[in-house]
Amino acid sequence: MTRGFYIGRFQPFHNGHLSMVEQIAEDVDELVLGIGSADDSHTVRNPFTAGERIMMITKSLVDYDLVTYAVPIEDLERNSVWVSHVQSMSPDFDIAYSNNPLVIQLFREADIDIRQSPMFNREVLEGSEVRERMITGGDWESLVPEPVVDTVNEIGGIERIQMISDSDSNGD
Ligand SMILES: Nc1ncnc2c1ncn2[C@@H]1O[C@H](COP(=O)(O)OP(=O)(O)OP(=O)(O)O)[C@@H](O)[C@H]1O
Ligand SMILES: NC(=O)c1ccc[n+]([C@@H]2O[C@H](COP(=O)(O)O)[C@@H](O)[C@H]2O)c1
Repeated sequence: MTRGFYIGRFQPFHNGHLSMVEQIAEDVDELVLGIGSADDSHTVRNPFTAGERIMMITKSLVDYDLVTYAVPIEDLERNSVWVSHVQSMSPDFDIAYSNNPLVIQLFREADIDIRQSPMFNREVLEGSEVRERMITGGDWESLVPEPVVDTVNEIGGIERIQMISDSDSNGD
């Protein structure tokens, strides 16, 4: 039995993340999704709470033949102990997955098997692009799994991100 660990902020969980999970699923029987920056929410870069991101991910993966666990991981001031912090919060895992250079470096230094994936349609499948479309009224729905649309609508996510963006630009 092989268990993987995939860390991301998932603000929101989009189709690029889903493609990465589909690719990881070829290697592992179980997958832990680490909800990074779990303590951050209600900002333009991190609009959604850890709980809201768990809803998006759990509902998006419900039909997949893969055991998944979503685990919130708060940020730390010290990068040097971050991998130990991750291990203290997560079920044990054999392989970590990320395309983030700092994350890759920290796992490598801890002698953990860390793997990257190709970037899927990165011109549009990027969290910042999805959030920008949410703010400007563009088509963000086509970039995310259907359950993410449902979750964002359920929590009033578009009103929230537009309000945060407005108050940022007014210097509030
Ligand atoms: N389109 C994609 N294809 C493959 N991997 C992706 C894609 N988008 C993000 N990832 C990877 O998923 C992990 C989590 O990404 P993250 O939650 O930061 O999303 P992001 O799209 O890079 O968002 P943001 O623009 O908010 O930084 C990172 O390792 C990132 O490189
Ligand atoms: N010192 C730390 O707290 C530390 C170090 C490396 C990565 N992280 C987190 O890991 C996550 C990585 O995800 P992304 O690839 O989506 O950026 C982010 O939430 C990031 O803040 C935290």
